Amino acid sequence: MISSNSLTYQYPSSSSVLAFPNLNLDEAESLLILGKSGVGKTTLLHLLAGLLNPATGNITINHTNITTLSAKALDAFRGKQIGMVFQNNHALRSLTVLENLKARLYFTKKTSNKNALVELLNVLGIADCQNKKTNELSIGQLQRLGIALAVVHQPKLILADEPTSSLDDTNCTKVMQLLQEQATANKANLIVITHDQRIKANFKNVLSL
Ligand SMILES: Nc1ncnc2c1ncn2[C@@H]1O[C@H](COP(=O)(O)OP(=O)(O)OP(=O)(O)O)[C@@H](O)[C@H]1O
Repeated sequence: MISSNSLTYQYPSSSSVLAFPNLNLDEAESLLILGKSGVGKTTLLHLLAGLLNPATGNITINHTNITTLSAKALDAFRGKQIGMVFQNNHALRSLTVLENLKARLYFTKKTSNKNALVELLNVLGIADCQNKKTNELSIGQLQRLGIALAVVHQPKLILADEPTSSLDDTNCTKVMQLLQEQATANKANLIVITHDQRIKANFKNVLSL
């Protein structure tokens, strides 16, 4: 469950204030946020992830108002409850795929066994890459690893920043399916921001900024 109200943000070096519509998602609901370049999509995603503090307004995720948390409590909350799929993969290049998943679990203070990790990689179609370093992966495999890293700790909110914009139609469909399957499996909210109109049909809830 996630809700926000009266959210605004102003970058320190900017004279304009970005204002965002209120959000209200029940458990396991998904939302696609569309908007032209520069409208504030990434800013909104970073506010929802607690990476930026809003100038005004509140964000409540699973009954916790994250705007009132201390920096330390917010880091802990984000680690446990939120998974992010970034435009550019944030995997650690010196580690293998499996080691990256273990490192993510370590940082989120969650545990899992090797079989479960390999099963996740299997679902995402990259189990055969488990012992490869991430610089040996193709763009599509890296994209799947990005999803694995975002969901391995079973977050209740998955935030994805332009997960499909650099993909061809086939991989775009596959990545969206994988994200939605993972959200459903964890009863998590999924929020995707993009200007990729191809994925509109995958969502019941669409918000245009
Ligand atoms: N660090 C910053 N300092 C000042 N202004 C910024 C900063 N980051 C973004 N902005 C401005 O805030 C506005 C919203 O930016 P944001 O990155 O959220 O847009 P976006 O919709 O995600 O764009 P895109 O689709 O191009 O990624 C833009 O006008 C941008 O120029």
